[in-house]
Amino acid sequence: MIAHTPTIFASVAWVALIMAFCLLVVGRFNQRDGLLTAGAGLLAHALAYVCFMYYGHAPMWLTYSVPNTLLAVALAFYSASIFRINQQAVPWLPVFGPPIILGLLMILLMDTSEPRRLAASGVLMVQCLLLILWAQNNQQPDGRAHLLLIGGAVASLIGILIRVIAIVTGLSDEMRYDISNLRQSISVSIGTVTVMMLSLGLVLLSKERIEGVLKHMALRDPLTDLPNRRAVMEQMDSEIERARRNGSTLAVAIIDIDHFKNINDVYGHLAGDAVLKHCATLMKQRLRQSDGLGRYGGEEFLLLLPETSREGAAIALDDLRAHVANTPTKFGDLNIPQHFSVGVWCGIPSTQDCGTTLLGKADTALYQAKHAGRNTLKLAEDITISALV
Ligand SMILES: Nc1nc2c(ncn2[C@@H]2O[C@H](COP(=O)(O)OP(=O)(O)OP(=O)(O)O)[C@@H](O)[C@H]2O)c(=O)[nH]1
Repeated sequence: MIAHTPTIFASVAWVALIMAFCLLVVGRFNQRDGLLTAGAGLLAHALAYVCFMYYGHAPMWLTYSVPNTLLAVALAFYSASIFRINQQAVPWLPVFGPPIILGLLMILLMDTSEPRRLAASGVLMVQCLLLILWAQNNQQPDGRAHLLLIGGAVASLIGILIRVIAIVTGLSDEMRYDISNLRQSISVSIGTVTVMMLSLGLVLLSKERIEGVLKHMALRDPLTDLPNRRAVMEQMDSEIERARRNGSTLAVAIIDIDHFKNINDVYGHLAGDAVLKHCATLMKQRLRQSDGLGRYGGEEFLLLLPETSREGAAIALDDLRAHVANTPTKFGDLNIPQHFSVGVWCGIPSTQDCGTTLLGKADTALYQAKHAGRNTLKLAEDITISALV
């Protein structure tokens, strides 16, 4: 279907203007959600299409040079939004360099025909390719919003490519902005697809980013950056299920820093926090990728060792205990010694076993370890295997 080209320009301008209005109302200065930047991009997009509408009825600089530069500005703002949403510094030169180059080329090539058109198309295509690259590199884990951004940029590329093909095949007059034909209708209508996909993509990318941050906050302990109690308990449930299904052994250990109250009382709470962080770091360094360590609460950590025998668990945990006991926490000029007791349950979970029952058994072993003098390890229904260092 062939549509009246200036009318398509007007409808794309309307869509972009409405979307710009929505994002500019919602986006806020100094809030790095990228919505204000996306709104600015849409506004530039809308203005570009308003200028295109008057092609043939107003000076060439106003209906060709300015709107193409505005399109480049719009793409630059969309790209900047991707970085702002991801809380990253915007690489200003590659983002805003192209619109400056395009503006200069439009001044230099004002009196030409094909070179001017090819120059504008070339710069816009490079920007679309950069946008695709940045969207791909800045996708959220498990997110899909970047696909909309890539889709929008690819649509834009197709629209520009149609124009380029027409120019290089000697049909550039068919692509004048005041002429209506099928090729023109398709090329210009693609503007709507671009505006919708890019703006929705940016809004949804921002949503995915915020969801990711909230999820991280809900499942992480802010002090040690370990999984928190909820996260490590969820991991324990799935490890129990996996071990039961595979008939493999699982070790569940509760680690409790000894006399931690004393550390707080003698050195202060900030020193206590430093000890907790230090212990978490030391343990993370020593564990395997497949092991699960989380902060269970206060000065207690929960450790999961999948596919580990009783002997293996005892050796690994005693190694961990000795490592922590032999590596005091540096706090200012102080070297604060710390050690922990650990209670472990290890075996193939039965159908009666669940997180609560296994934790109960590990906790009983921990109680025995504390009673045995601390800085030691107890296996549930077993004897102390390590003495004080
Ligand atoms: N600095 C700091 N202290 C904490 C934190 N969470 C819990 N605590 C403190 O940890 C201390 C735990 O003390 P207790 O439960 O008596 O245990 P303990 O002194 O380690 O004694 P044992 O476990 O028997 O060896 C309490 O004083 C809590 O206030 C934290 O995030 N930071």
